[in-house]
Amino acid sequence: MTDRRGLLIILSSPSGAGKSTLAKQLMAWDPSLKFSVSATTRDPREGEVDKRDYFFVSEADFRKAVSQGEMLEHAHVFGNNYGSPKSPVEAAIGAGRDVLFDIDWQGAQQIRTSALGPYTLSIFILPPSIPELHRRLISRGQDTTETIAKRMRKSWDEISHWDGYDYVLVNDSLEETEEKLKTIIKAERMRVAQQPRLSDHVRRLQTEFEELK
Ligand SMILES: Nc1nc2c(ncn2[C@@H]2O[C@H](COP(=O)(O)OP(=O)(O)O)[C@@H](O)[C@H]2O)c(=O)[nH]1
Ligand SMILES: Nc1ncnc2c1ncn2[C@@H]1O[C@H](COP(=O)(O)OP(=O)(O)O)[C@@H](O)[C@H]1O
Repeated sequence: MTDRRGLLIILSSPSGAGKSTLAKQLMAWDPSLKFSVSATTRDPREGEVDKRDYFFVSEADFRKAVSQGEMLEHAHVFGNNYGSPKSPVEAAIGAGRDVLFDIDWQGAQQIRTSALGPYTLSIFILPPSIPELHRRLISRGQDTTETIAKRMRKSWDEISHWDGYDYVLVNDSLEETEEKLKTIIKAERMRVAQQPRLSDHVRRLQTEFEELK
């Protein structure tokens, strides 16, 4: 057991802005991070692995998990259901590990307003431009023209929630965005680590100050 509870680090962005790429880089940078593998009713993309990228589940199984209270949050996105299984997150943060989420604004809002709200760090990733967002969705080479068009039409729904996040980054250069994310995570870890000792320290400063009089 540890006295440090893990952080819930949330990445959101419109589809194609780069959050899955950045999440993978963060996982490679710090293997102690735990990626929250979501459950989804959408079909796997080529190269996606069940239980590593997503738990690919049926509508019935998804609804059952939600009704049994097994999801920390869940939302309907681009015509499919997505949700974050609760127990792996609770186990990880209880053991002092930070958990990384790649979820939409609805999920971020649900976690922020839950009992775990004080332990969240939310980061929104903006694309440099809308044409570049489109180019990235095409260059990913994973979705049909129709799916890409749907994601582009929905991109503003996601972008319009940018200002509810703790940090907002424009993912222009991938290397620079990665560095900024690491800096944010390091700073937040430091803030959280020193918090429990701060009130004791300030009380001691107050005593010393009173002794001056
Ligand atoms: N609320 C919520 N959103 C999720 C979850 N998992 C993925 N998403 C979001 O659902 C959207 C679609 O994800 P995905 O189908 O992987 O497409 P991509 O964003 O284009 O890679 C993205 O905004 C994800 O961040 C989840 O567990 N909960
Ligand atoms: N900063 C960047 N510059 C150029 N291409 C990028 C950048 N970030 C991500 N990409 C590319 O854009 C595509 C979409 O990225 P991805 O991480 O799948 O987005 P998301 O998870 O937000 O839908 C991928 O092909 C990825 O390699």
